[in-house]
Amino acid sequence: MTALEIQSLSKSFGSNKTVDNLSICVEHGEIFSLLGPNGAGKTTTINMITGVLEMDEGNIIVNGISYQKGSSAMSKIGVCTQDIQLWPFMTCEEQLHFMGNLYKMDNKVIKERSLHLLERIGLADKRKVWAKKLSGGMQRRLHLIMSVIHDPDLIILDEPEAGLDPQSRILVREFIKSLSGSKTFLLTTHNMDEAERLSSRVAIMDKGRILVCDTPVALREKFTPEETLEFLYPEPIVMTQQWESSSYRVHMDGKSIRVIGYQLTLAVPDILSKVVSQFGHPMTFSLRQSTLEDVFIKLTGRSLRQ
Ligand SMILES: Nc1ncnc2c1ncn2[C@@H]1O[C@H](COP(=O)(O)OP(=O)(O)OP(=O)(O)O)[C@@H](O)[C@H]1O
Repeated sequence: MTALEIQSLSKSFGSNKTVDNLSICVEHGEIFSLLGPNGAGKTTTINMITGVLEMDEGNIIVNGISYQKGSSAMSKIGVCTQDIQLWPFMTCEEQLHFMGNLYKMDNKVIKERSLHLLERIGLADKRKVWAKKLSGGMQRRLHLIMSVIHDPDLIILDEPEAGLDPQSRILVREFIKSLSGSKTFLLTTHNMDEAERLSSRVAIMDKGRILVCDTPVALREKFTPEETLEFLYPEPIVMTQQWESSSYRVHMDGKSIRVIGYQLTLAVPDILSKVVSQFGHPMTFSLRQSTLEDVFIKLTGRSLRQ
């Protein structure tokens, strides 16, 4: 069943077309990611789904109900924004209770659900603690569970892993994964690792448009089936002489050099000696399968971080 369908959605700010004829279809139980660099239009898309921004054109259908210009799908979904919105002098339990009241939930249900969510996100022992006394990662986790207190079917998370410490990142990933199948997730991210590990499908977005949409594996197989040999340097590097080969491509980005081609194992000694003679010894190097970052580079000629 389709949980969310977006048809030909567009939004401009002045002459800047921020979202340009965007269409996606998210099936029930999926973890669907919008992956793109800063400014691609991901947050603007989410803001139109949640009704924070009015669309210029298009149609949004949530669980079969259509929302066009002038209306919003807000009551059907849970939204976790990038900016944390907590009340500093309320405990974790009190914040959840307050949110539950806004959704007109029964007090007993709020209590049970709060305890359950606090446990799932690793905050059970902090339930009587004020938000201002929590670490940044804990505040982000609390902010996440507040967005799902009303048990929505569709959960929209804007950059859910941004600013998280490693422990919080693991807890958030496990939380999302544990709900997939029964709930539908729409995530935004510019982190290809997050998109790759979490998503059932990814739409790669740039300049307001969807470039491609498929499973991470299918995208890699279709666009970058080659291997990547990556060298990392402590300082940014600049290529001084042209370096070409018929069997691989070279892409430089700040402190890294990526050599992309088929069956690179045999060519490693030759490539390594070229790299060392031009740039000195790298800090590390690795030979790996391609990533969604490589797919983005192949499609746009730019890195996700640029
Ligand atoms: N209210 C607004 N008024 C004018 N321009 C805006 C507004 N909101 C967003 N923009 C512009 O639209 C573009 C896309 O912004 P958006 O926040 O949707 O990108 P994003 O993909 O979510 O990137 P990020 O990861 O940085 O949040 C940016 O150039 C931004 O400056």
